[in-house]
Amino acid sequence: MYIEMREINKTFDGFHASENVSFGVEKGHLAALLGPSGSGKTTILRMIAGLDVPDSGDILVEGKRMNDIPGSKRGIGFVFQNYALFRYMTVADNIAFGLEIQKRKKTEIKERVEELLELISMKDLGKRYPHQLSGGQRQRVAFARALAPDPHLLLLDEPFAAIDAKVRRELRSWLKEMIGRVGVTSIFVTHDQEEAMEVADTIIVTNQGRVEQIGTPEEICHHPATSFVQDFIDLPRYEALMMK
Ligand SMILES: Nc1ncnc2c1ncn2[C@@H]1O[C@H](COP(=O)(O)OP(=O)(O)OP(=O)(O)O)[C@@H](O)[C@H]1O
Repeated sequence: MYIEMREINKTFDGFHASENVSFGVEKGHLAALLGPSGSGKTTILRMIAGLDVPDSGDILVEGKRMNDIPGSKRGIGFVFQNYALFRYMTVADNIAFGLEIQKRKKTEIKERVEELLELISMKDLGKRYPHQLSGGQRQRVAFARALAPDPHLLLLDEPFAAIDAKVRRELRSWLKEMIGRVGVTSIFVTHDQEEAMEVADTIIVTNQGRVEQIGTPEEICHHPATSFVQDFIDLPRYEALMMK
């Protein structure tokens, strides 16, 4: 496993937001944290990112304990729904942001930005500002910005939530392809089972702070481990999706 959560507990004023959460994600895989609102998905992501600290349990990356390592030193990239682009910066400057912080050489930054603009098929749009882009383009820039410093792990919190249905579908398959191409281990949060089924290699189903089941989309749909998963997953919807 590339990243492992072992027996993680987290409470907020006595409320269990994570209860004995354990799961692992293999290197290069794309995992989805899927569950209803309030089931603890974002809390898990925030602990991996170092934005919240677990009360107990271990966060391991390649076997090394990460709990006490500051978030900024964990080599993690983020694409958060509400983590908007910097409005007064061009697309190219947004992508360069993480590299500037790392004080990389100007020529190196320029090359990396061009490479990423190419990767997200926005080669000629580097000089535009965020308000001159579509929602889908903005999320592609957010993705490039997160990838710029070569993170070991990419975390995405409801990355498609603010985007309309048609573009969301396109962006999903685009994201899956990109992540496969770059090979970065990724975890994304969603409450939309179709999104999880379509994109993820592994799905971690959460409910009331606990992990209900971990498995491939196929396993989750055809062999639900608990009555919660059985009720939560809409099997006909999954089957229709697989027929497409
Ligand atoms: N900083 C906090 N202080 C108090 N309670 C919190 C805090 N952060 C999260 N919680 C609570 O922990 C529970 C899990 O929240 P979390 O955001 O992880 O759920 P989620 O599954 O991501 O939900 P959503 O899909 O609505 O974003 C919720 O009941 C929430 O109110």
